Amino acid sequence: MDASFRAFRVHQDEQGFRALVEEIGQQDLPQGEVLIKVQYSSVNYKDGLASIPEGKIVQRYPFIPGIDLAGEVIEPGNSEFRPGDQVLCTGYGLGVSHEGGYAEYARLPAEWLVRRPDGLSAKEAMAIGTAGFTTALSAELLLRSGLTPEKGPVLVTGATGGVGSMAVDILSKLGFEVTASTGKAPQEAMLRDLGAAGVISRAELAASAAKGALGREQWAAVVDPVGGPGTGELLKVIRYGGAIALSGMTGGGKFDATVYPFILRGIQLLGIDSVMCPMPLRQKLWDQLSGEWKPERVLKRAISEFSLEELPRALKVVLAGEAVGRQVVRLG
Ligand SMILES: CCC(=O)SCCNC(=O)CCNC(=O)[C@H](O)C(C)(C)COP(=O)(O)OP(=O)(O)OC[C@H]1O[C@@H](n2cnc3c(N)ncnc32)[C@H](O)[C@@H]1OP(=O)(O)O
Ligand SMILES: NC(=O)c1ccc[n+]([C@@H]2O[C@H](COP(=O)([O-])OP(=O)(O)OC[C@H]3O[C@@H](n4cnc5c(N)ncnc54)[C@H](O)[C@@H]3O)[C@@H](O)[C@H]2O)c1
Repeated sequence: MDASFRAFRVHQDEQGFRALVEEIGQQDLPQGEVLIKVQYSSVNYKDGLASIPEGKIVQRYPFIPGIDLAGEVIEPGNSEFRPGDQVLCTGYGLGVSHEGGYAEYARLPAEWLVRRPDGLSAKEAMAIGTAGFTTALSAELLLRSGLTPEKGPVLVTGATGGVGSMAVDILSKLGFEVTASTGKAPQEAMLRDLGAAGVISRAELAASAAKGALGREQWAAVVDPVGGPGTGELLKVIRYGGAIALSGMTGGGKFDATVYPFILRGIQLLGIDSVMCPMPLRQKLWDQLSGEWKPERVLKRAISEFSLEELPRALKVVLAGEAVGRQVVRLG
């Protein structure tokens, strides 16, 4: 291992808050069994929050954000891994309470590591990252809830974002008729390329909100990484027995709801948490993402690559809600 290496770190001290690329050493990495040479990381909305003082993500400073990483095992400690094994990690404490993926090396608990499937390169794994994994978890829980293509159309909110773009790709690939909701009109053609059968503007969706406690039954299911007041409106227009997979908060943290869609239409509100998803399901979903569910169209058309030095620009874009597709960070 190199004596010193590059990392993007955030500081909060008497000089105030700052985020910068700097040279650090092994002593700056936390305890953990497995030393990894990081090849790629990615940019998620949560990483954007970690890069600003009011984000409420980082629990101590100085700190290396980055909730995703893919790399090679250098020192496996007493774990079952071997030097040279290709691994990835998303969630757990990574980039929140444990130094994350925005550095050339990371040291992690062995039980957080997923073996990177052969069908995914390190770059593809990070292009999928927490966002794509969250989409896969949303799809898995919707399928378990009884959703089939025959039940009707599926709405994806925040469709140009990381979770949303993967949802358009994967669900259309699985045979669903997908309608993509977006605030970015110029991206309509891109969304159709990813597999959307229809595109509805964010404004049109908001304007069509039901006046009372229930509206016309429209969607068999919704993949909702936006959250906020719109989620409360969508509950009113889910078809009988349908479900909404709620994963995000870009549109806000609060919504109003009544009991009626639940007790009169038997709908389900599925909470999606990628962070603490149990390892057996995690490995199964990653294996699916490398095969049958691989989001080939997003991987071909909607990936931007950044160096560590360019990372602050990518974090600003994701925080401004302007990101399209997925942003990967190249290390090493
Ligand atoms: C990749 C996954 C994602 O992108 S998920 C998006 C993650 N976003 C956030 O965590 C948003 C940042 N956090 C916040 O704005 C606030 O902490 C929220 C969640 C609104 C809670 O605020 P507030 O009610 O003021 O309470 P608090 O911050 O003191 O926390 C209360 C208890 O909740 C816990 N908590 C906090 N954040 C998380 C989280 N992300 N996951 C799980 N638990 C969380 C806190 O630890 C605290 O619990 P405790 O009292 O320490 O036991
Ligand atoms: N629950 C989980 O485990 C989990 C995992 C990953 C992401 N998330 C959450 O999902 C959300 C999306 O994450 P991402 O990485 O895909 O982010 P992203 O920035 O790539 O995508 C967000 C999308 O939402 C859109 N958007 C922004 N503000 C909006 C608003 N007010 N109304 C409607 N749409 C709006 C953006 O245009 C963008 O298309 C975030 O809130 C993130 O915290 C949760």
